[in-house]
Amino acid sequence: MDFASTSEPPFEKAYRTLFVDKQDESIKPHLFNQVLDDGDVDDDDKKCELPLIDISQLNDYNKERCLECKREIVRASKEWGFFQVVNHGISREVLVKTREEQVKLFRQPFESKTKEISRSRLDVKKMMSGSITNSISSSTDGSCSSNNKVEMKKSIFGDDIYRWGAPTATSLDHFSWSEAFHIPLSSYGAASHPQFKDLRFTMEEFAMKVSSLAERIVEILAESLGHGPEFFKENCLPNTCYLRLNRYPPCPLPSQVFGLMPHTDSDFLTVLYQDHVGGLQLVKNGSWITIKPNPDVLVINIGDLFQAWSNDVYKSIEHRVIANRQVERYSAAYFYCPSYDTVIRSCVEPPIYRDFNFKEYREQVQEDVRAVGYKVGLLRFLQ
Ligand SMILES: O=C(O)CCC(=O)C(=O)O
Ligand SMILES: [Fe+2]
Repeated sequence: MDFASTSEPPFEKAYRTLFVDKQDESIKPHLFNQVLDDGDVDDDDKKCELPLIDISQLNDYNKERCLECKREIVRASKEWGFFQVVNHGISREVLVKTREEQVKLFRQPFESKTKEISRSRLDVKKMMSGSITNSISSSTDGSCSSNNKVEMKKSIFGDDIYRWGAPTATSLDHFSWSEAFHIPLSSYGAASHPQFKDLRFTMEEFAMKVSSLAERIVEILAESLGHGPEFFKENCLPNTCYLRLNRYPPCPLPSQVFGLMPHTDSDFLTVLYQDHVGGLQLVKNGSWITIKPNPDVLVINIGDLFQAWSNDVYKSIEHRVIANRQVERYSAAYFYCPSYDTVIRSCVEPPIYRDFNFKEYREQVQEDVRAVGYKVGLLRFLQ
Protein backbone atom coordinates (compact mmCIF):
# COMPACT_ATOMS: atom_id res chain seq x y z
CA MET A 1 0.00 0.00 0.00
CA ASP A 2 1.30 3.46 -0.71
CA PHE A 3 1.91 6.22 1.77
CA ALA A 4 -1.22 8.15 0.87
CA SER A 5 -3.58 5.29 1.47
CA THR A 6 -2.13 4.31 4.83
CA SER A 7 -0.73 7.43 6.47
CA GLU A 8 -2.73 10.40 5.25
CA PRO A 9 -5.49 11.71 7.51
CA PRO A 10 -8.84 11.36 5.71
CA PHE A 11 -9.58 15.09 5.66
CA GLU A 12 -12.16 15.12 2.91
CA LYS A 13 -13.96 12.03 4.13
CA ALA A 14 -14.17 13.12 7.76
CA TYR A 15 -15.08 16.71 6.97
CA ARG A 16 -17.36 15.83 4.06
CA THR A 17 -19.85 18.57 4.84
CA LEU A 18 -17.19 21.27 4.68
CA PHE A 19 -15.74 20.05 1.41
CA VAL A 20 -18.92 19.26 -0.44
CA ASP A 21 -19.21 21.26 -3.70
CA LYS A 22 -15.74 22.70 -3.21
CA GLN A 23 -14.03 20.55 -5.80
CA ASP A 24 -14.36 23.14 -8.50
CA GLU A 25 -12.05 25.86 -7.28
CA SER A 26 -13.47 28.37 -9.68
CA ILE A 27 -16.91 28.42 -8.09
CA LYS A 28 -15.88 30.28 -4.96
CA PRO A 29 -13.81 33.40 -4.56
CA HIS A 30 -10.40 32.36 -3.38
CA LEU A 31 -9.94 32.09 0.34
CA PHE A 32 -7.05 34.52 0.32
CA ASN A 33 -9.22 37.23 -1.16
CA GLN A 34 -11.95 36.53 1.36
CA VAL A 35 -9.73 36.84 4.40
CA LEU A 36 -7.44 39.61 3.27
CA ASP A 37 -9.85 42.48 3.56
CA ASP A 38 -7.20 44.72 4.99
CA GLY A 39 -4.26 43.82 2.84
CA ASP A 40 -2.79 41.73 0.12
CA VAL A 41 -0.47 38.83 -0.19
CA ASP A 42 3.06 40.13 -0.53
CA ASP A 43 5.00 40.45 -3.71
CA ASP A 44 8.49 39.00 -3.98
CA ASP A 45 10.21 42.20 -2.91
CA LYS A 46 8.64 42.11 0.53
CA LYS A 47 9.86 38.61 1.24
CA CYS A 48 13.29 39.69 2.40
CA GLU A 49 12.29 42.40 4.85
CA LEU A 50 11.85 40.23 7.92
CA PRO A 51 14.82 40.99 10.21
CA LEU A 52 17.60 38.45 9.96
CA ILE A 53 19.84 38.60 13.02
CA ASP A 54 23.27 37.04 13.39
CA ILE A 55 23.06 36.06 17.03
CA SER A 56 26.62 34.79 17.24
CA GLN A 57 27.30 38.49 17.86
CA LEU A 58 25.89 38.05 21.36
CA ASN A 59 29.18 36.31 22.16
CA ASP A 60 31.32 38.91 20.44
CA TYR A 61 34.20 40.25 22.52
CA ASN A 62 33.32 43.60 20.96
CA LYS A 63 30.75 44.96 23.45
CA GLU A 64 29.20 47.36 20.98
CA ARG A 65 28.48 44.55 18.52
CA CYS A 66 26.85 42.51 21.25
CA LEU A 67 24.70 45.49 22.34
CA GLU A 68 23.66 46.21 18.77
CA CYS A 69 22.58 42.59 18.38
CA LYS A 70 20.41 42.87 21.51
CA ARG A 71 18.91 46.09 20.19
CA GLU A 72 18.06 44.35 16.90
CA ILE A 73 16.25 41.58 18.79
CA VAL A 74 14.28 44.10 20.85
CA ARG A 75 13.43 46.23 17.81
CA ALA A 76 12.23 43.24 15.79
CA SER A 77 10.10 41.99 18.70
CA LYS A 78 8.42 45.39 18.98
CA GLU A 79 7.99 46.15 15.30
CA TRP A 80 7.49 42.70 13.79
CA GLY A 81 6.87 40.24 16.61
CA PHE A 82 8.89 37.95 14.34
CA PHE A 83 12.51 37.64 13.29
CA GLN A 84 14.96 35.09 11.94
CA VAL A 85 18.22 34.11 13.57
CA VAL A 86 21.31 32.79 11.87
CA ASN A 87 24.45 31.34 13.50
CA HIS A 88 22.18 30.18 16.30
CA GLY A 89 24.47 27.40 17.48
CA ILE A 90 22.17 24.49 16.60
CA SER A 91 24.09 22.32 14.21
CA ARG A 92 22.83 21.38 10.78
CA GLU A 93 23.27 17.78 11.86
CA VAL A 94 20.74 18.14 14.72
CA LEU A 95 18.27 19.89 12.43
CA VAL A 96 18.59 17.29 9.68
CA LYS A 97 18.22 14.43 12.18
CA THR A 98 15.17 16.10 13.70
CA ARG A 99 13.56 16.31 10.30
CA GLU A 100 14.38 12.68 9.47
CA GLU A 101 12.82 11.42 12.68
CA GLN A 102 9.82 13.69 12.17
CA VAL A 103 9.26 12.25 8.70
CA LYS A 104 9.45 8.70 10.07
CA LEU A 105 6.93 9.54 12.76
CA PHE A 106 4.36 10.89 10.31
CA ARG A 107 4.87 7.93 7.98
CA GLN A 108 3.25 5.68 10.56
CA PRO A 109 -0.06 4.37 9.29
CA PHE A 110 -2.87 6.76 10.14
CA GLU A 111 -4.43 4.04 12.28
CA SER A 112 -1.29 3.89 14.40
CA LYS A 113 -1.31 7.64 14.82
CA THR A 114 -4.88 7.47 16.03
CA LYS A 115 -6.84 4.73 17.64
CA GLU A 116 -10.57 4.59 17.60
CA ILE A 117 -12.28 4.64 20.96
CA SER A 118 -15.88 3.70 21.25
CA ARG A 119 -18.31 6.53 21.47
CA SER A 120 -20.02 4.98 24.43
CA ARG A 121 -22.60 7.04 26.24
CA LEU A 122 -20.18 7.29 29.10
CA ASP A 123 -17.51 8.87 26.92
CA VAL A 124 -19.94 11.33 25.42
CA LYS A 125 -21.23 12.18 28.88
CA LYS A 126 -17.70 12.68 30.16
CA MET A 127 -16.88 14.78 27.15
CA MET A 128 -19.91 17.00 27.69
CA SER A 129 -19.13 17.43 31.36
CA GLY A 130 -15.61 18.43 30.43
CA SER A 131 -13.90 15.63 32.31
CA ILE A 132 -12.09 14.44 29.21
CA THR A 133 -11.49 17.90 27.87
CA ASN A 134 -8.12 16.76 26.54
CA SER A 135 -9.94 14.93 23.83
CA ILE A 136 -11.31 18.10 22.38
CA SER A 137 -8.79 20.63 23.49
CA SER A 138 -7.03 22.95 21.11
CA SER A 139 -3.32 23.37 20.76
CA THR A 140 -1.21 26.11 22.23
CA ASP A 141 -2.10 28.30 19.28
CA GLY A 142 -5.74 27.35 19.40
CA SER A 143 -5.83 26.46 15.76
CA CYS A 144 -5.78 22.72 15.58
CA SER A 145 -7.44 20.29 17.89
CA SER A 146 -6.68 16.84 18.99
CA ASN A 147 -9.60 14.76 18.00
CA ASN A 148 -12.03 14.61 15.25
CA LYS A 149 -15.60 15.53 16.08
CA VAL A 150 -16.88 13.06 13.57
CA GLU A 151 -14.88 10.06 14.76
CA MET A 152 -13.64 10.36 18.32
CA LYS A 153 -10.03 9.29 18.37
CA LYS A 154 -7.57 8.53 21.08
CA SER A 155 -3.95 8.39 20.13
CA ILE A 156 -1.81 5.41 21.00
CA PHE A 157 1.04 7.90 21.21
CA GLY A 158 -0.50 9.43 24.30
CA ASP A 159 -3.62 11.43 24.98
CA ASP A 160 -3.98 14.60 23.01
CA ILE A 161 -0.62 14.20 21.28
CA TYR A 162 -1.71 13.59 17.70
CA ARG A 163 -4.00 16.15 16.08
CA TRP A 164 -5.31 16.59 12.59
CA GLY A 165 -7.77 18.84 10.78
CA ALA A 166 -9.92 21.15 12.87
CA PRO A 167 -12.74 19.42 14.76
CA THR A 168 -14.60 22.61 15.56
CA ALA A 169 -14.46 24.13 12.06
CA THR A 170 -17.83 25.08 10.66
CA SER A 171 -16.43 26.59 7.48
CA LEU A 172 -13.37 26.00 5.34
CA ASP A 173 -11.62 29.17 6.46
CA HIS A 174 -11.52 27.75 10.00
CA PHE A 175 -9.99 24.54 8.77
CA SER A 176 -6.33 23.49 8.79
CA TRP A 177 -5.09 20.96 6.27
CA SER A 178 -2.40 19.60 8.55
CA GLU A 179 -1.52 17.03 11.15
CA ALA A 180 0.66 17.56 14.21
CA PHE A 181 2.24 15.83 17.15
CA HIS A 182 1.93 18.13 20.13
CA ILE A 183 4.53 16.85 22.56
CA PRO A 184 4.72 18.16 26.12
CA LEU A 185 8.37 18.00 27.09
CA SER A 186 7.34 16.49 30.40
CA SER A 187 6.53 13.26 28.56
CA TYR A 188 7.59 12.05 25.19
CA GLY A 189 4.46 9.93 24.74
CA ALA A 190 5.15 7.91 21.62
CA ALA A 191 8.79 8.62 21.99
CA SER A 192 9.04 6.60 25.17
CA HIS A 193 8.12 3.48 23.20
CA PRO A 194 11.24 1.44 22.26
CA GLN A 195 10.29 1.73 18.60
CA PHE A 196 10.80 5.49 18.87
CA LYS A 197 14.08 5.53 20.75
CA ASP A 198 15.86 7.52 18.04
CA LEU A 199 12.98 9.95 17.91
CA ARG A 200 13.22 10.55 21.64
CA PHE A 201 16.97 11.16 21.61
CA THR A 202 16.69 13.47 18.65
CA MET A 203 13.77 15.44 20.08
CA GLU A 204 15.52 15.77 23.43
CA GLU A 205 18.60 17.13 21.76
CA PHE A 206 16.62 19.52 19.57
CA ALA A 207 14.52 20.72 22.53
CA MET A 208 17.55 21.20 24.75
CA LYS A 209 19.40 23.30 22.19
CA VAL A 210 16.37 25.32 21.19
CA SER A 211 15.34 25.94 24.78
CA SER A 212 18.65 27.56 25.66
CA LEU A 213 18.25 29.77 22.59
CA ALA A 214 14.72 30.71 23.75
CA GLU A 215 15.97 31.45 27.27
CA ARG A 216 18.72 33.73 25.96
CA ILE A 217 16.29 35.71 23.79
CA VAL A 218 13.71 36.02 26.56
CA GLU A 219 16.41 37.26 28.91
CA ILE A 220 17.41 39.98 26.44
CA LEU A 221 13.78 41.05 25.97
CA ALA A 222 13.15 41.15 29.74
CA GLU A 223 16.37 43.09 30.33
CA SER A 224 15.28 45.74 27.89
CA LEU A 225 12.18 46.31 30.06
CA GLY A 226 14.34 46.62 33.16
CA HIS A 227 13.79 43.08 34.44
CA GLY A 228 16.03 40.17 35.19
CA PRO A 229 15.39 36.64 33.91
CA GLU A 230 14.12 35.34 37.30
CA PHE A 231 10.40 35.25 36.45
CA PHE A 232 11.06 33.14 33.36
CA LYS A 233 13.68 30.95 35.01
CA GLU A 234 11.28 30.14 37.85
CA ASN A 235 8.17 29.52 35.77
CA CYS A 236 9.24 28.24 32.37
CA LEU A 237 10.89 24.92 33.06
CA PRO A 238 11.85 22.36 30.45
CA ASN A 239 8.88 20.23 31.45
CA THR A 240 6.36 23.05 30.97
CA CYS A 241 7.39 23.64 27.35
CA TYR A 242 6.09 21.91 24.21
CA LEU A 243 7.33 20.69 20.89
CA ARG A 244 4.94 20.63 18.01
CA LEU A 245 5.84 18.64 14.94
CA ASN A 246 3.75 19.79 11.99
CA ARG A 247 3.13 18.13 8.67
CA TYR A 248 1.18 19.72 5.84
CA PRO A 249 0.10 17.08 3.31
CA PRO A 250 -0.36 18.10 -0.33
CA CYS A 251 -3.76 19.76 -0.52
CA PRO A 252 -6.13 19.41 -3.50
CA LEU A 253 -7.79 22.78 -2.72
CA PRO A 254 -4.90 25.11 -1.82
CA SER A 255 -6.83 28.26 -2.56
CA GLN A 256 -9.84 27.21 -0.46
CA VAL A 257 -8.16 25.92 2.65
CA PHE A 258 -5.20 26.87 4.84
CA GLY A 259 -2.38 24.57 5.82
CA LEU A 260 -2.74 26.20 9.22
CA MET A 261 -5.39 28.81 9.80
CA PRO A 262 -4.38 32.32 10.96
CA HIS A 263 -3.55 32.36 14.67
CA THR A 264 -1.25 33.77 17.30
CA ASP A 265 0.74 31.48 19.60
CA SER A 266 -0.37 31.23 23.23
CA ASP A 267 3.14 30.95 24.71
CA PHE A 268 5.90 33.43 25.60
CA LEU A 269 8.10 32.69 22.62
CA THR A 270 8.19 30.22 19.72
CA VAL A 271 11.24 28.92 17.90
CA LEU A 272 10.43 27.37 14.53
CA TYR A 273 12.40 25.28 12.09
CA GLN A 274 10.68 25.10 8.69
CA ASP A 275 11.71 23.01 5.69
CA HIS A 276 12.48 24.23 2.16
CA VAL A 277 8.87 24.25 0.89
CA GLY A 278 7.64 27.58 2.27
CA GLY A 279 4.13 28.80 2.98
CA LEU A 280 4.55 30.46 6.38
CA GLN A 281 3.20 34.00 6.36
CA LEU A 282 2.78 36.74 8.94
CA VAL A 283 0.83 39.97 9.03
CA LYS A 284 2.78 43.21 8.66
CA ASN A 285 0.98 46.51 8.18
CA GLY A 286 -2.17 44.72 7.05
CA SER A 287 -0.38 42.57 4.47
CA TRP A 288 0.64 38.96 4.55
CA ILE A 289 4.40 38.59 4.25
CA THR A 290 5.98 35.27 3.29
CA ILE A 291 8.89 34.03 5.36
CA LYS A 292 11.17 32.59 2.76
CA PRO A 293 12.49 29.21 3.79
CA ASN A 294 16.20 29.15 4.60
CA PRO A 295 17.86 26.02 6.01
CA ASP A 296 20.31 28.11 8.03
CA VAL A 297 17.79 30.11 10.02
CA LEU A 298 15.37 29.57 12.83
CA VAL A 299 12.25 31.72 12.99
CA ILE A 300 11.44 33.31 16.34
CA ASN A 301 8.10 34.83 17.26
CA ILE A 302 6.58 36.48 20.30
CA GLY A 303 3.57 34.73 21.80
CA ASP A 304 0.50 36.13 23.55
CA LEU A 305 1.92 35.70 27.05
CA PHE A 306 4.91 37.89 26.27
CA GLN A 307 2.66 40.50 24.72
CA ALA A 308 0.62 40.57 27.94
CA TRP A 309 3.66 40.49 30.25
CA SER A 310 5.30 43.33 28.30
CA ASN A 311 2.02 45.28 28.19
CA ASP A 312 1.95 45.29 24.38
CA VAL A 313 5.58 46.38 24.01
CA TYR A 314 6.35 43.10 22.24
CA LYS A 315 3.80 41.93 19.69
CA SER A 316 2.21 38.53 19.24
CA ILE A 317 1.52 38.57 15.52
CA GLU A 318 -0.98 36.59 13.52
CA HIS A 319 0.55 34.03 11.18
CA ARG A 320 -0.68 31.18 8.99
CA VAL A 321 0.53 28.52 6.59
CA ILE A 322 -0.57 28.39 2.98
CA ALA A 323 -1.37 24.91 1.71
CA ASN A 324 0.54 23.47 -1.21
CA ARG A 325 -1.05 21.40 -3.94
CA GLN A 326 2.01 19.41 -4.93
CA VAL A 327 4.32 18.84 -2.02
CA GLU A 328 4.15 18.04 1.65
CA ARG A 329 5.76 20.43 4.13
CA TYR A 330 7.25 19.90 7.59
CA SER A 331 8.02 22.24 10.46
CA ALA A 332 9.01 21.84 14.10
CA ALA A 333 8.00 24.45 16.67
CA TYR A 334 9.25 24.82 20.22
CA PHE A 335 6.83 26.66 22.52
CA TYR A 336 8.43 28.36 25.51
CA CYS A 337 5.62 28.15 28.12
CA PRO A 338 5.21 28.56 31.88
CA SER A 339 3.54 26.13 34.25
CA TYR A 340 -0.25 26.29 34.30
CA ASP A 341 -0.47 28.14 37.59
CA THR A 342 1.91 30.93 36.56
CA VAL A 343 0.25 34.31 36.85
CA ILE A 344 0.85 36.63 33.93
CA ARG A 345 0.96 40.18 35.18
CA SER A 346 2.11 43.11 33.11
CA CYS A 347 5.53 44.41 34.08
CA VAL A 348 4.58 47.90 32.87
CA GLU A 349 2.03 50.25 34.48
CA PRO A 350 -0.85 50.79 33.88
CA PRO A 351 -1.62 47.24 32.76
CA ILE A 352 -3.68 46.74 29.61
CA TYR A 353 -4.66 43.20 30.60
CA ARG A 354 -5.98 41.83 33.85
CA ASP A 355 -3.91 39.24 35.68
CA PHE A 356 -4.52 35.68 34.53
CA ASN A 357 -2.80 32.37 34.80
CA PHE A 358 -1.73 30.20 31.88
CA LYS A 359 -4.34 27.54 32.65
CA GLU A 360 -7.12 30.13 32.55
CA TYR A 361 -5.75 31.42 29.25
CA ARG A 362 -5.63 28.00 27.61
CA GLU A 363 -9.09 27.12 28.84
CA GLN A 364 -10.52 30.34 27.45
CA VAL A 365 -8.83 29.68 24.11
CA GLN A 366 -10.27 26.17 24.00
CA GLU A 367 -13.72 27.42 24.92
CA ASP A 368 -13.64 30.05 22.18
CA VAL A 369 -12.38 27.60 19.58
CA ARG A 370 -15.25 25.27 20.48
CA ALA A 371 -17.88 28.00 20.56
CA VAL A 372 -16.92 30.22 17.63
CA GLY A 373 -14.38 28.16 15.68
CA TYR A 374 -11.37 30.40 16.33
CA LYS A 375 -9.26 31.80 19.11
CA VAL A 376 -10.19 35.22 20.52
CA GLY A 377 -7.00 35.45 22.55
CA LEU A 378 -5.82 38.41 24.59
CA LEU A 379 -8.87 40.54 23.78
CA ARG A 380 -10.70 38.40 26.34
CA PHE A 381 -8.33 39.57 29.06
CA LEU A 382 -8.44 43.33 28.62
CA GLN A 383 -8.80 45.25 31.90
O1 LIG B 1 4.49 25.39 10.18
C1 LIG B 1 4.75 26.57 10.36
O2 LIG B 1 5.56 27.18 9.64
C2 LIG B 1 4.07 27.35 11.45
C3 LIG B 1 3.57 26.50 12.56
C4 LIG B 1 2.86 27.29 13.61
O3 LIG B 1 2.57 28.44 13.46
C5 LIG B 1 2.47 26.62 14.86
O4 LIG B 1 2.69 25.39 15.01
O5 LIG B 1 1.93 27.32 15.74
FE1 LIG C 1 1.99 29.37 15.33
